[in-house]
Amino acid sequence: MFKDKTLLITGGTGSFGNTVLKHFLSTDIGEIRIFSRDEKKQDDMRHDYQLRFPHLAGKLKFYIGDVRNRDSIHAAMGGVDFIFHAAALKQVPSCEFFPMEAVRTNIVGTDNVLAEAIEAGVKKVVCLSTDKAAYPINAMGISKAMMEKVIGARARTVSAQDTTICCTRYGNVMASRGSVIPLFVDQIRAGKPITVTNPNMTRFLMSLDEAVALVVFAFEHAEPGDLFVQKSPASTIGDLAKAMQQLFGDTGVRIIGDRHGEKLYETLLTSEERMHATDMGGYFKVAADTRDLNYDKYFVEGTLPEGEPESYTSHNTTRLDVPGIVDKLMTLDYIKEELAKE
Ligand SMILES: O=c1ccn([C@@H]2O[C@H](COP(=O)(O)OP(=O)(O)O[C@H]3O[C@H](CO)[C@@H](O)[C@H](O)[C@H]3O)[C@@H](O)[C@H]2O)c(=O)[nH]1
Repeated sequence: MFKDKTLLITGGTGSFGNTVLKHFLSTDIGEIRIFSRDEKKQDDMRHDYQLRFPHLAGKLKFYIGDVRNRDSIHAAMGGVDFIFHAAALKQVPSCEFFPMEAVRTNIVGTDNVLAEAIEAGVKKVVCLSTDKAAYPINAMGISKAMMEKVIGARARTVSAQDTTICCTRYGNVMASRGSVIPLFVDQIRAGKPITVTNPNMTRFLMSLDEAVALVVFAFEHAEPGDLFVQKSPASTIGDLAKAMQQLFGDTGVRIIGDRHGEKLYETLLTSEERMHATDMGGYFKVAADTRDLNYDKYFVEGTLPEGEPESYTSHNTTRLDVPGIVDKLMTLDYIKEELAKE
């Protein structure tokens, strides 16, 4: 499917972008474009790939730009077949303090990417969202929920023959940059107690490889406006902390309490979405609502839902215990590399 094609990854220097490269660079794909703001990260990545994969590095192209700026997206768009749109402000606390920055990058930025993609005739765009967009309570989640609405609205305006636009929703991606697992490793290495917000809090646990598998699944199955979710296990943060200490050493625990804007548990599918979701084995798909704005038709022909299914949350999904979390952690390259340093 990707033979000789050009794939653009926005926010491509992050953990997701690097994992996509691991999966795609050695395939028959034509070109992978990394679009991001930080020239230092791009430069590091360029050198890293030239060193490790000199025969493949020519397939990799770097574009400096910002999704807030349409001109910079336009400059990277020529000849692009597919886009994985991962650029985002994703830290809950920083978005809480600077909500307008989340609006500019996550909402306006996504609309810019989609407008440019449609104009350039890009065939498929897969956008990355988060569980925090379902029943959102924090600025990051609210901006991502609005981003999902922008995706739905844009998908509606363009025919599938021209550009198919869809969305994926993630749980926590284990050991991604800035997340709690690398923080725990650093704290243990420094001989300090690990800081646990609330041991009863639960989070979905996805590996980076699973995150890429979700995007590829969406890519393969998408109809315009679809939302895809991967079924994932979850754990409490208390058990995650215990599993990390089993692997890296026990330096004690300090309970610090919830941070700004945090939820006790996350929701990957709301009850309302689950009502319309298709179970696709390892994934759920929520198809776009294709009704138009003719509400007369809606009221005359509408059907009332029967009952209300439970939301799909990190409290009611499969719960991993400490040995289960250790097993899952041990599948991660990051953990293997860090343990090798011990
Ligand atoms: O010192 C700390 C920091 C965090 N946590 C807890 O660890 C869990 C995970 O925290 P973190 O890795 O910071 O992730 P989240 O705040 O849940 O958000 C992440 O996961 C989202 C998906 O749910 C992504 O969209 C975000 O980009 C990403 O930051 C949460 O329950 C935190 O309360 C601690 O116990 N101690």
